[in-house]
Amino acid sequence: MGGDDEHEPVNVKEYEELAKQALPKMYFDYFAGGSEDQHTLRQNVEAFQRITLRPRILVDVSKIDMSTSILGYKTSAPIMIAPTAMHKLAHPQGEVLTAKAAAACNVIMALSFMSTCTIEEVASSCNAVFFFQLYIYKRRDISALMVKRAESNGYKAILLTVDTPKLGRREADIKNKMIAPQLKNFEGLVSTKVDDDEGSNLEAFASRSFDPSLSWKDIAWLKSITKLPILIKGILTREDAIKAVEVGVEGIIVSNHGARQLDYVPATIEALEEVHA
Ligand SMILES: Cc1cc2nc3c(=O)[nH]c(=O)nc-3n(C[C@H](O)[C@H](O)[C@H](O)COP(=O)(O)O)c2cc1C
Ligand SMILES: CCCCC(=O)C(=O)O
Repeated sequence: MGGDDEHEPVNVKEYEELAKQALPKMYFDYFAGGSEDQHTLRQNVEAFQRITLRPRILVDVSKIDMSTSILGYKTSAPIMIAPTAMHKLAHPQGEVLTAKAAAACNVIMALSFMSTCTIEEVASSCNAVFFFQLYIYKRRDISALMVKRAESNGYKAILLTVDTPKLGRREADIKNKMIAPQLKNFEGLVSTKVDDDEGSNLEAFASRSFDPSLSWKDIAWLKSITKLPILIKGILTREDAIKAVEVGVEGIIVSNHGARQLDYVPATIEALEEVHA
């Protein structure tokens, strides 16, 4: 922004505009985009616009306390930083900087399995409470090793993401030939770099590595390798919420993955109404 327009951003939309100016198109599109027709991406916003507030008046609001706890860990507000991949594509300090922001605001941060800073770097960067998001690779030993590393570095829970048997078809990434950088967590274990001239390299990496056979029976396997509480991330129906209770996990995260996976699923806030009913 220049000239008379120069001001600090005051809302998320304005930050997004600045990010668009600052980032290479390939990375901005990766962060901002949804899958296929981006129908659900629009719905995620529009569904909130249908919900209005019913304010009650003449209530003493001189002291406001929004704090609560998640799995027994205190948070200043019922807000958690969702796991998002590859923060160094947006800022050189990557997830370590996000972690410091979480600590400053006293909220919990979930670190993505696909982070650009390592599990250890993030854990030692500050005193925030961390959860660890898990993807299951065909090479189960690698996923199991990441769980161990999270556990021994003081992460408090595992978020198992279940909506990504394959990566959503993200048309911007296909056009931009989105590159998957080498991720430090996996150095010496698996190459996250794909040298392919066709389409999204990230999608090619995911289809080579992610295990599409993951199913309910594997929850028992995950439980057998960790003592940490498990949250299943990516539930969109009442039926699956009930199943999650039946297999005995500590919690669920109702989510459509920011509309980046299956398109034409309900907005997350609508799915929440179904699951909670
Ligand atoms: C750029 C980006 C990267 C993401 N990477 C991951 C990831 O690595 N693992 C994951 O489980 N979810 C990932 N997500 C999904 C988010 O965790 C979250 O589900 C999404 O932003 C929508 O928020 P909601 O689930 O609260 O509706 C990513 C989302 C975005 C926008
Ligand atoms: C293969 C990277 C997956 C990261 C992710 O979950 C996302 O971009 O939504």
